[in-house]
Amino acid sequence: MSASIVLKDVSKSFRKKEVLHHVNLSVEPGQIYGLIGPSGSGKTTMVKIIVGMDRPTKGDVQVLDTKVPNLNLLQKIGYMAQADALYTDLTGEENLAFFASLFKLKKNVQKERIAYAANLVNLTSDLKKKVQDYSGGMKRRLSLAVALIQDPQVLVLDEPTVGIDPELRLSIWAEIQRLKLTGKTILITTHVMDEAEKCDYLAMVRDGEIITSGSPQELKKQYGIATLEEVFLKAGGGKK
Ligand SMILES: Nc1ncnc2c1ncn2[C@@H]1O[C@H](COP(=O)(O)OP(=O)(O)OP(=O)(O)O)[C@@H](O)[C@H]1O
Repeated sequence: MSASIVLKDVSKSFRKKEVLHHVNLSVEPGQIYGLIGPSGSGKTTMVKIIVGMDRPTKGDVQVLDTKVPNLNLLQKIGYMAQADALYTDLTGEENLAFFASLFKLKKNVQKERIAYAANLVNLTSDLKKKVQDYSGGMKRRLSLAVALIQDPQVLVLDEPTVGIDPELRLSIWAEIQRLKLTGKTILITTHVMDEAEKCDYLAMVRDGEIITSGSPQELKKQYGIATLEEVFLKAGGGKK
């Protein structure tokens, strides 16, 4: 089977400044692929290029064998951005129904998906509240539910667990792992090393480049050290 997400020699400049340099990556179906790296290293820029919100200056991007951007791909990619894109004067349920309607889901399917997504992020009992009365963590959880609403084949999650308490974080990870087993492809960015451990494959990003990649076990073995944090420091070679 061919890879779900492929970046070939992707570079990106904002004005004259290049922030991504010749990035190559390939994410297989059924894989949890983690992008890990410090703030400002280029993770969000990569993610936006993958979901078609931004264009590379150079290089090629394909998702599900289709060149990005492509309107049909929107149905197949669930994207959770870092900033919540929610309607705050609507309730949680109305937000979910709105996004479900964009995907033209049948009414009964829509209801099922809203119930599933709300339950997954533990918002069932808050669905009737307006989003303006949600806490920061509740908004993040609703954004994750929105990303899942159309049952997409590919999930792209930009720091999905920031502001989410440890218990719910674990249950969200359990669901990510379950989704993987159903063949979904999941690309996730994180700063959190214990989340990185749960990925099948990791790309460590620094200054717009992938400085090393492999499974968490491979990386630790390759660098002869016990923690991913140390791998990251060693792979970065002291670069700032
Ligand atoms: N629209 C933009 N215009 C100009 N520069 C930008 C723009 N978006 C991102 N950048 C720059 O590109 C670089 C990479 O930023 P990016 O947001 O991709 O990093 P990140 O790894 O996702 O960081 P964080 O973990 O803080 O979200 C940074 O130097 C940032 O200032």
